[in-house]
Amino acid sequence: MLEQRIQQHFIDSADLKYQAAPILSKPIAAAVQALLACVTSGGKVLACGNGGSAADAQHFSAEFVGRFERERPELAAIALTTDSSILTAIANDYDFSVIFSRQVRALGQPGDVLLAISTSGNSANVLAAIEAAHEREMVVVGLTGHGGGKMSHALRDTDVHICVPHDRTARIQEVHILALHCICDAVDAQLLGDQET
Ligand SMILES: O=C(CO)[C@@H](O)[C@H](O)[C@H](O)[C@H](O)COP(=O)(O)O
Ligand SMILES: [Zn+2]
Repeated sequence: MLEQRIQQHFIDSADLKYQAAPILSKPIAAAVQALLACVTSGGKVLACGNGGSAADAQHFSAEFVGRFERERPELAAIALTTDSSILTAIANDYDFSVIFSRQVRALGQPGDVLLAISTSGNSANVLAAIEAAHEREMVVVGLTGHGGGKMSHALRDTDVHICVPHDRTARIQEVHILALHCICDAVDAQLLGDQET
């Protein structure tokens, strides 16, 4: 019974990935182009999200600054989820809804990219970070699910929206991390050539 339940998770996750591949390949490719334009012109990525999406922001930043699967020069990325002094000071003195936006205003430059991750598309602090990124003339790559929520309306035509076609947070997160690995792989392939896997 328990094993059947576990196997159903694998089946549901695989089903969603098959279904999402033709839908998400285009926005994922657009995200790769936005990120390449950013890092090849001296820009940086600022990444944010809550809970599991905070972990995704950190996971992605680690693969940009460190490496993914191949040796390549360092790429600039900062997860806005990691400095407990900054996060507690801003949440304590202002509000939790501005923990990312103040960091974006402090660090963001025109041409940088904000990686904004929210499965619901409704997290106030992520939405505020998008507004701040637009003020700083940054491009936003948004990862959502649940139809995109409020983030659908916050993004501009020049931004990229990777919206997983599902309503279950865990499933959406499983596709988000796949999408982020696709981006890392494609960035490496564009920078180094695609002869290796
Ligand atoms: O990882 C999970 C659920 O799988 C949770 O930690 C989840 O990320 C948190 O509830 C977040 O606060 C949800 O925020 P969001 O994805 O709607 O922006
Ligand atoms: Zn989780």
